[in-house]
Amino acid sequence: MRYGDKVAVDHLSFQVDRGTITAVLGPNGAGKTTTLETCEGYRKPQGGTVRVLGLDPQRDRRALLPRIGVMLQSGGAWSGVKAMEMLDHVARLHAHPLDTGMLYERLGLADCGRTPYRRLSGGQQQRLGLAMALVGRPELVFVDEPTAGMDPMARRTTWELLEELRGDGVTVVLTTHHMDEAERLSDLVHIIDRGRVIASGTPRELTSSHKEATLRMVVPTLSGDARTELAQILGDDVEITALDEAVQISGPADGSTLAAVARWYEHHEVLPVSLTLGQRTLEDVFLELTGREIEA
Ligand SMILES: Nc1ncnc2c1ncn2[C@@H]1O[C@H](COP(=O)(O)OP(=O)(O)OP(=O)(O)O)[C@@H](O)[C@H]1O
Repeated sequence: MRYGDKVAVDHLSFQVDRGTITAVLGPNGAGKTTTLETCEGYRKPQGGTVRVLGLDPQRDRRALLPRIGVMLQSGGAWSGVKAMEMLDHVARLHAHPLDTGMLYERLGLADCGRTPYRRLSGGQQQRLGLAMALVGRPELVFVDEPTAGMDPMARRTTWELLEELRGDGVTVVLTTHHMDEAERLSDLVHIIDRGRVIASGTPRELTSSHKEATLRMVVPTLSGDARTELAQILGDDVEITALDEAVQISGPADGSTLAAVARWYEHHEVLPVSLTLGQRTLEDVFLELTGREIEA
């Protein structure tokens, strides 16, 4: 997919299994929305092949539309329409819609049904967009940045709803640049950058495929001796960063490193302010693959 000279989606290829949640994860401008819009039939690809539920989104649009749900990144409703009118309208376009009252309750929209769309908060507009995508009982739902602008409670409700859909056999394809969302929700993650898939796998595969766990600890002070000894324990990949009134140390660690660090604490009479041992996050994976941070 190109926009003029700009290549937005470049030999990007992936497949989605039914009844799963797939996250297309990438930074701003990576090509996520363009990819989804191509699958939804809103954009005609200049090359390559797209099949959705076995259908061509361009040629078989009439057959495909009743079977998919689409939540756009923004908009999708008239500015003056009341939230409830909009959802009722979309429900009437479908043969067997869900109960709109139930969707309102679930998505916390019951109090703003009479509010014009343009006066809804960003998070409320998102929730209405999600309700519009789901009301037709789709087999497959595309959700573009589903929780952007939502407060933490609405985010959790949305996640639960998407998980329930998967439980009912619905296929979910979502885009996000939130690592926690991709890690928490998806069966499979495709990390995309500059229009290409740069890594694919389950969140666990992606975060555990390379190195061992990372140890992060914060100590109040670090003398020269203690620093040298610690660098020997943690090896070349150790990172030592001065914080305001403390020092943060992080590096790869396995069981024996952890034991050596504990002995180091005892020997230097250091009491850590914090000590965590964890797998890499998807953020770390993206940084390793591209040298850039994903939120940038
Ligand atoms: N209508 C358009 N005309 C020209 N360029 C566009 C258009 N839509 C997108 N682009 C460009 O194509 C690239 C991919 O954009 P796209 O919206 O697909 O990315 P994205 O990963 O969804 O980003 P975001 O997370 O910001 O939504 C970007 O460089 C963007 O500037």
